[in-house]
This record gives sequence, structure tokens and C-alpha cells, in this order.
Amino acid sequence: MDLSKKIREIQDFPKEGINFKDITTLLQDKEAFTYMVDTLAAQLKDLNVDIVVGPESRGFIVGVPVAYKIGAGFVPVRKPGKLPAEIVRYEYELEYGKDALEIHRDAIQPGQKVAIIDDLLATGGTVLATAKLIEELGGEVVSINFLIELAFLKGREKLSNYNVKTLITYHD
Ligand SMILES: O=P(O)(O)OC[C@H]1O[C@H](OP(=O)(O)OP(=O)(O)O)[C@H](O)[C@@H]1O
Ligand SMILES: Nc1ncnc2[nH]cnc12
Repeated sequence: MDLSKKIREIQDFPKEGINFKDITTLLQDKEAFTYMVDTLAAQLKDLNVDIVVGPESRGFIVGVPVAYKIGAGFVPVRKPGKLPAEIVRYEYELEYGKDALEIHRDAIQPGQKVAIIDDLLATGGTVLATAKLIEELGGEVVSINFLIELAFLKGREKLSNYNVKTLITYHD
């Protein structure tokens, strides 16, 4: 199935110059949604993944059904101030200013095998921060899987130490 046909492109959202990849049109299509989850799950077979980590919020939508399908647990990585128990925070630079992500300190045990799943790889900042959080807790990032890659933003270069797979690549 060609999943790229199910993704809607919205020009100049949320800002002028951005061509936004809207995955809601894929998610609402039952065959496409099933195919996406099954394909991502198949990429993880044989890796003995204990935990799928998904960054807020589209990483929850894509990561949770894959975790269920492969029989792994799910751990959310959230934007600051959302998680109620003791957290670890990772701050990272944006083009202008800083951003941060948080994970519960007890969410991952040392030595657990972890896959990160998100909808889209742009600059790679979100998922690199997510990988750093997992590693700070002693987890091993065995795979990073995306539905979409915006190759022209070169996020893969930031993730060169990891096993990265994507289902749909946009070159411009
Ligand atoms: O590779 P990067 O440059 O880090 O960008 C990719 C991230 O940006 C989007 O999330 P966003 O922060 O817009 O949050 P949302 O999922 O809540 O919409 C997307 O879902 C990825 O997580
Ligand atoms: N072009 C884009 N479309 C959808 N989500 C994004 N996150 C970062 N860039 C994006």
C-alpha cells in the first residue's frame, strides 16, 4: 500500500513556508492505519523490544498501537510540566531558544531494550532528546522508527549512531 497517498499536505501551516504533513487522513482510513501499525511492528520483530517510547503527542498516536502489537510496554516522553512523578529532563537548542522534554525517572530499567517511535523526522531534535533521556536511565535504544522522513532537513545525520527506519521519505 502507498501510504504517502493518504497523507494530506497543508501549505503554510503552522507558519508561512512550512508544508505540513497531516497524518490525520491516514489515521482515519482503517486499511491505511492497520497497514502502518503492522509495518512498523514488523520492523521491530526479532529485536526483543521491552519498551516503546513515544514523544508527545503524535508519537503517542503511532507508538501505542505498535507497542500493543509487539507486546511491549509504552512510555511517554512529554513536554515540560506534564508528568506527575519524579522526572528526568533533557534541554536542547532550537534555532531560536531552547526546548525540553521529560520522562519519569522510573519508566525504564537499566538494560531494557527500547524502540522510539514518532510520526515524523524533521531536524531530529525531538528524537535525539528522547534517546538521551532513555540512555540516562540506562535503557538501550535498539531502533528508531518513523512514519515520515523529511530528508532535506537532514535529521538522520543527528541520529547517525542509531538504527533509523522510515516508511515514507520526502525529498523536498
Ligand atoms: O525532528 P524535529 O525537528 O524534532 O521535529 C519532529 C517533531 O515535531 C512534531 O511534533 P511537535 O513538536 O510539533 O508536537 P505534536 O506531536 O504535539 O504536534 C513531530 O510529531 C515530531 O515529534
Ligand atoms: N512539515 C511538518 N509536517 C508535520 N509535522 C512536522 N513537524 C516538524 N515539521 C513538520
